[in-house]
Amino acid sequence: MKILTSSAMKIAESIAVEKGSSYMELMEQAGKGTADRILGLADVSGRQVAVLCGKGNNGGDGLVAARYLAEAGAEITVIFVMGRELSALARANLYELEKRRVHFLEPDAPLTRRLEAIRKSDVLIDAVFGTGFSGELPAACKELAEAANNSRAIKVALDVPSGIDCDTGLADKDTLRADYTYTFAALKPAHVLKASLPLCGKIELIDIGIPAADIAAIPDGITLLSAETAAGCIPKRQEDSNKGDYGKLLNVGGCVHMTGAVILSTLSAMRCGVGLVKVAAPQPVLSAVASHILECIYSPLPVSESGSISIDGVEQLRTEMGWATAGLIGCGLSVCDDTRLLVEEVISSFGRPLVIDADGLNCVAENPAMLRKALAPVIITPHIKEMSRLTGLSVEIIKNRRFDVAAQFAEKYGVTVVLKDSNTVIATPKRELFINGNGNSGLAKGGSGDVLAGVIASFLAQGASPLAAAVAGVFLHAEAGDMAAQTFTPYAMLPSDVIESIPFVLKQLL
Ligand SMILES: NC(=O)C1=CN([C@@H]2O[C@H](COP(=O)(O)OP(=O)(O)OC[C@H]3O[C@@H](n4cnc5c(N)ncnc54)[C@H](O)[C@@H]3O)[C@@H](O)[C@H]2O)[C@@H](O)CC1
Ligand SMILES: Nc1ncnc2c1ncn2[C@@H]1O[C@H](COP(=O)(O)OP(=O)(O)O)[C@@H](O)[C@H]1O
Ligand SMILES: [K+]
Repeated sequence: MKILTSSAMKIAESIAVEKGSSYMELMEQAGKGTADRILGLADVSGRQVAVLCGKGNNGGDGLVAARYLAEAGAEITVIFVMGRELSALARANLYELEKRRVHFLEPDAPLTRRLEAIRKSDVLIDAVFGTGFSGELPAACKELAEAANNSRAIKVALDVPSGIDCDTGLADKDTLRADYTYTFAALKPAHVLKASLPLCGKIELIDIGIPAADIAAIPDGITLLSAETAAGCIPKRQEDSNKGDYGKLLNVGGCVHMTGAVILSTLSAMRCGVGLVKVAAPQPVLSAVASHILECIYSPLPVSESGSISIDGVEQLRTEMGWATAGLIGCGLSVCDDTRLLVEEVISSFGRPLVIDADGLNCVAENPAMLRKALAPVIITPHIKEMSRLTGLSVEIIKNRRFDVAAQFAEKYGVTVVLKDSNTVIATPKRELFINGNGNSGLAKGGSGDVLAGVIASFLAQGASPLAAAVAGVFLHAEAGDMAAQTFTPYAMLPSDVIESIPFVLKQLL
C-alpha cells in the first residue's frame, strides 16, 4: 500500500484534476464518504452533530459532510474555530450549507456557547486542520480541544486529527483525539507513525475517485511493508540443493567487552536460511561464540591492546573476504583506530554485498564518503542516533524528516539505508521509500539491532537484492518481535526471544 505525504497528495490531486475530476468534486467525495461512514456508525436523525470547522479545505470537507448529515435529519452546529474567512472551496460549500437549517456559531460567539455545543453533541467532526497543518495548535483551537477530548460524542477526525503534522507524526499535546479517522485517497505517514497512531482511533480510507493505480504511480509515494511483500522478498529454496547454494556469510565483529552482539547476529542469520556463517572475531570472543552456537565456523583474529580486532589481522580478513558471498561488519566491533582502518579496508576491497551495522557505522561516521569506495552493494542499518553521527544532523531533524534524510543519504552515497526506529524506513539510491508499521517497544533493547543485521545479511548472502533483503529483514524482524511480545510481553522479551520467534514467523510468511 502506498502512503502519501502532504506534497505527494497534492500531486495525486492535480493528476486527478488533469484527468477530468475537479477540486470541488474531490471535496464532495471526501465529505460524502465521511457522511456515509458516520451514517453507518449511528442513526443521526434528530441527534446533535457538531462540526469543528477550520479555514482550509479540511473545513470544506466537514461542511460537505454536514450537508449530507443534515439531509439525513441530524441537528448540525458548525463551530468556526479559526474564523469565517474560508478557502474558496470551503466557502462554496458553506454557501450550500447556509441554504439548510443549520446552526452556525460565529468566531465571536461566547466560548461557553461553543463549549456547550461540543458538550451536548452526539457526533463531533474534527475538520479544523488536515494535511496543511504544521507546528502548534493555535489558542483558538486549544480552548476547544479539552472539551472535545472529554466529550461523550463519537469523535471523527477528517484526514488527520487536528494538531498532528501528517508528514512527521508530530502531535501538539492538545491534539483532538479521534475515535475514527477518515482519510482520503491514501494513508498519510501520520497514520502509520507510532507517535501519532494512538491519537487516530480506527483509521479508515475513503475513496474520493483517485484510482489506486494513479496513487501507486506517484514517484514520491512511500510503500508500507506488508507480509505479502516481505514473503515475496525471501530467497527461495530448492530440494535439490546443498549448503553451497545458500550463501556464505562473513560476520566481522566483536571485542572482548562486547561478545553477545556477534552471537545474536550469527544466530539470527542462521535462522534465516544462510548456508554457512563464519565469525571473524578476536579469539576471546570466539570462545563465547563457541559456547552458544554449534553450527558456525570461525576465523580467529588478533586482538588489539584495547580488546578489539587488531589491524594486524587485515591480511587474514582479506582471505576470508574471498570466501564469502556476503558480509556483515560492525556488531560489537568497538570504535578505535584499528577498527576504523579495518572497516575502510572491508568497504573498499570486499567485492560482495555488505551490511554495515552499529560500530561499523560509527567507524564510518567521520568520513562517510568512504562508502563510495564500495565495490558491491552496501546496506547500512543505523538507528536515529547513528544516522545523526553519519549526517551531522540532529536527532530531532532526522525524526521529523526521516524520509528525506534516508533518501538523500542513500542517493548521495549509493547505499541502501535501513533507518531504524519505532517505524523503520528503508531508502534505496533510486529514492524508493518503504516504511514499517509492525514491531513494538519490546524491541527497544540492546541487541535487537544485532538480530536485524543478521537477518538482513542472511538474505543478502542467499542472493537477495539489497532492497529485497532489507524489506524481508525489517518486516520479519519486527513481526518476530511482535510474536515474542505476545508470549513474553514487551517488558520481558529479549532479543534472543526474537530469534526464537523467527522460525514461527517464517512458517506464517512462506
Ligand atoms: N488533497 C486532496 O486531494 C484533497 C484534500 N482535501 C482536504 O483538504 C485538506 C488540506 O487542505 P488545506 O491545504 O487547505 O489545509 P488544511 O485545511 O489542513 O488547513 C490549512 C490552513 O491551516 C493553516 N495552518 C497550518 N498550520 C497552522 C498552525 N499551526 N496554526 C494556525 N494555522 C495553521 C494554513 O496556513 C492553512 O491556512 C486535506 O487534509 C483534506 O481534508 C479534500 O477536500 C479532498 C481532496
Ligand atoms: N518502539 C519500537 N517499536 C518497534 N521497533 C522498535 C522499537 N524500538 C526499537 N525497535 C527496533 O529494534 C531495533 C533496535 O536496534 P538498535 O537500536 O540498533 O539496537 P542495538 O544496537 O542495541 O542492537 C531496530 O530494528 C528498531 O527498529
Ligand atoms: K482534521
